[in-house]
Amino acid sequence: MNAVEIKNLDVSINNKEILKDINLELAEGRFLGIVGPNGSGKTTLLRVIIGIIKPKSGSIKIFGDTPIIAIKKGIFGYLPQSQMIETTFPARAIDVVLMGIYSRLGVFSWHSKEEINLAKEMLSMMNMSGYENELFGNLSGGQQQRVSIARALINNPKILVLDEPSTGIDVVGQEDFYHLLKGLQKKLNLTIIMVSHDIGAVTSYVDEIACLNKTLHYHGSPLGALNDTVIKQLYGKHVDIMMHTELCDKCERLQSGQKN
Ligand SMILES: Nc1ncnc2c1ncn2[C@@H]1O[C@H](COP(=O)(O)OP(=O)(O)OP(=O)(O)O)[C@@H](O)[C@H]1O
Repeated sequence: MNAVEIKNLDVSINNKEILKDINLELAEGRFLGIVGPNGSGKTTLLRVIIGIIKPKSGSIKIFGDTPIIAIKKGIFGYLPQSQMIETTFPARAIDVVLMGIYSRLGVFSWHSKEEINLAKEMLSMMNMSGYENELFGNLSGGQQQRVSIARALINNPKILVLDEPSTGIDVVGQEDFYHLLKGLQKKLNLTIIMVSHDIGAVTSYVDEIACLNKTLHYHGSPLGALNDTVIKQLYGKHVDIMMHTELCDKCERLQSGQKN
């Protein structure tokens, strides 16, 4: 069964057409990158997928269910574009991860030893062991991002939805971050949907890419997204894309099940 199935989707906000005739299928366990210029509807598409925005017409199925039912089943882990945690708030990294449980239950409660251990496990999976008691606001942007993903993963979602997760992370940090995501995808059989501006970098890490500018101009193998026609349709002119010419070696090894 497909993780995501979108058919003839149209979305309007305040009578303005934002997305038009989107058709997209994504199998379970795949890593999809969504790219496109500013204002092209990337965040809107993510919000439709996770059931925050209702489409004007068309259908969207998440493992065969509507997004609303998928939310109730805890299918999604979501990391929005802007950090939703006030960095001056005196919360430790582990408190932020445990907030994932609060948001599921909708109530505050004391945490059991099992939940605290689970939060530690999530931090360890994000290579953040040893930072449990650090104040969130004192962590670097990249470390905060990892803690936020640990929070998104604590309810064991089947689809991880990330909106521009690498913003503010330097190039080396971004590479490590993408490898970490790739590792999670394989280890947890996680379906990942990630919006990014960086078509060049994303091309090296994702299994599929969707090029969006109100309509879907391309969906398929990442390398095919870099042809001149697609780029021109997306950005309205020729753009030189900085890219790896091949898929990242380390990712290919991961893909074929080999160890680093
Ligand atoms: N709540 C809203 N009210 C009015 N217009 C909106 C709203 N949300 C989005 N839009 C409009 O929809 C269009 C697409 O916005 P969206 O945030 O989905 O684009 P994006 O591709 O994610 O942009 P960016 O790359 O800049 O984050 C924009 O023109 C935006 O102004």
